[in-house]
Amino acid sequence: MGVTLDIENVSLTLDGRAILRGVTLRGDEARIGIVGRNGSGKSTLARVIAGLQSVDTGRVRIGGIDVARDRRGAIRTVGILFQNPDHQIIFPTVDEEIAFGLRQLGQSKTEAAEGVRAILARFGKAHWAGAAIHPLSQGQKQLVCLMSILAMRPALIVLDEPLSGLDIPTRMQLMRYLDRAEAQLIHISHDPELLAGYDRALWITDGQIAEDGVPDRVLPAFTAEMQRLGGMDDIADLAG
Ligand SMILES: Nc1ncnc2c1ncn2[C@@H]1O[C@H](COP(=O)(O)OP(=O)(O)OP(=O)(O)O)[C@@H](O)[C@H]1O
Repeated sequence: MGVTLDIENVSLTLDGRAILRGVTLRGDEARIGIVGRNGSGKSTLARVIAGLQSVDTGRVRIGGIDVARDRRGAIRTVGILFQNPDHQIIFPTVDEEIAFGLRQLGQSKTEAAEGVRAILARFGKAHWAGAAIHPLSQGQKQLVCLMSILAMRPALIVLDEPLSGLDIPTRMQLMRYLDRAEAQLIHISHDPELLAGYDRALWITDGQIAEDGVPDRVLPAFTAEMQRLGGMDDIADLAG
């Protein structure tokens, strides 16, 4: 039984622009995929679910927690993985980076060090203990971010296109780690194929959930519409 998403009629305006418009989302499916055009509001919704962005109106409860207000509760419940690991990483070494989240959960230095050791061992990266992050490749840095989140054992992980800049084998490997994760996943991707086996798919348009249902229905409809738009000469409607 997963955490229940309870997002009700959420709206958000930034710089005078409506970014989210009456978004309602309830459910506890293990795997939810999100698609939508550039600028449609997917990352903003991801940040709202992780409690990193407060909203103007509406209510957001994840596993019963008001994630924008209860930061300690939020980091226990929701992990988020961004597209660019450089936006996530704040420490110079792998073990400091992974330990940080565990310390934020209230673990002692010793407990956090044990957690770091355990997650590195699980991923066959024991030799990364003490290693500098700077020289790692994008895919390796993304793996550090993923390990940092998995070590915290959140019930829900929000993936904001974390695989888009990675080569195919790295992407497949990270996808396998994620597929095996016990955590519930909400996965934003521009690649509908990655979301095909999911339990539920959402299509976001202009800050609203335009389609919500089984991936077999939502994803082909999305792909057909993207191909129709891509076939047009006019790029005047390019997001933004
Ligand atoms: N802090 C902000 N201030 C003003 N506008 C913002 C802010 N953050 C996002 N926006 C705007 O909100 C809209 C939605 O952005 P968001 O990043 O959520 O879209 P997205 O669907 O994730 O796009 P992409 O697929 O390109 O990542 C965009 O028009 C963006 O310019």
